[in-house]
Amino acid sequence: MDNLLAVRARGITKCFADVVALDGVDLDVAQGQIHGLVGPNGAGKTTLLGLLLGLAVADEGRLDILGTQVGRALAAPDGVAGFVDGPGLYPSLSARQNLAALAALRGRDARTMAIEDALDQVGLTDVADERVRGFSLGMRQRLGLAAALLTRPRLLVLDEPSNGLDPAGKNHVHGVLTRLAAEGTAVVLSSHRMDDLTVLCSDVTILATGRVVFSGPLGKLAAENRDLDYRLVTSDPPAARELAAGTAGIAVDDDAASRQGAGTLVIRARTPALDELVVALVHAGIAVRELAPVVSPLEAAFLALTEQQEAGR
Ligand SMILES: Nc1ncnc2c1ncn2[C@@H]1O[C@H](COP(=O)(O)OP(=O)(O)OP(=O)(O)O)[C@@H](O)[C@H]1O
Repeated sequence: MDNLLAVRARGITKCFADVVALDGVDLDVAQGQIHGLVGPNGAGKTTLLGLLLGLAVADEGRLDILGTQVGRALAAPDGVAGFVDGPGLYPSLSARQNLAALAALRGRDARTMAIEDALDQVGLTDVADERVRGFSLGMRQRLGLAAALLTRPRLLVLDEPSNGLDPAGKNHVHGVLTRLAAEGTAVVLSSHRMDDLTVLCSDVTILATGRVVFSGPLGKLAAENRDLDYRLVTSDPPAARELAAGTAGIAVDDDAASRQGAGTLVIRARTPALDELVVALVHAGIAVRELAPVVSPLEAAFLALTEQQEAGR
């Protein structure tokens, strides 16, 4: 239902001189959803995020944010927070002072509790009194997220939030986004990291040359996807190879297997044939120790769909 949508975009087009950055883009993001935006360099991700943040307006199409149609004026819609191209921060101020200054700029008192909580959520409490000038990219990203948290957004828009994050920083950011979504905030983020998107997002939109080539639940992407390559490790590789080669709908790729190391098979299959093989292996007394896609379903679909789009340009 549309009234539950944090973002509803229809036919959005945005050009920069003769470059068509977005070409008839539709996008639905439900409240409480973490929605990933992926696409090759120059696909239009940042341009789309900029429109959601009110940093630019579309040339054509209709954009509704949190139930309100976006007009022609450049302004961040109410309830929306986030950043593209890195957060705007004051380098000569500390992290804590940055948050206090941003809160004051927005006409809010620097509520100490909220600032301390935001710093804690992104894991910057220990460096809160250090100047931002000395912060790494990952620390700046986390401080930008803390600044967004202060506004209690109902739609959070982030461009490449995983950039520069170490594993601990990534855990903090993932934790914050997951909590926000559980509380009903919609999150739209772009990333080139398929593993992050697979863990974080329920839905993804794949853009290629300004057009949507897929939009929907991640599970649908996997199901819609054609054959996938899987790594298969068993207790008896020669017997498993023979069984796999004899199963309808399964192709054994010995060249790819030789790159995976001794004892590993690489097979290409769809889910039903794979299920059949696993049952047959177990019946034959062969233990399945590992069975996983060589690349994630998201990455496989990304490559296939964006290559198709680029080829058809
Ligand atoms: N301000 C601008 N002026 C001119 N061209 C622009 C501008 N902003 C974006 N473009 C162009 O629009 C297209 C889409 O760019 P955009 O930055 O949205 O892509 P992206 O998917 O975010 O790419 P990346 O993954 O490299 O960040 C590109 O061809 C880009 O060169």
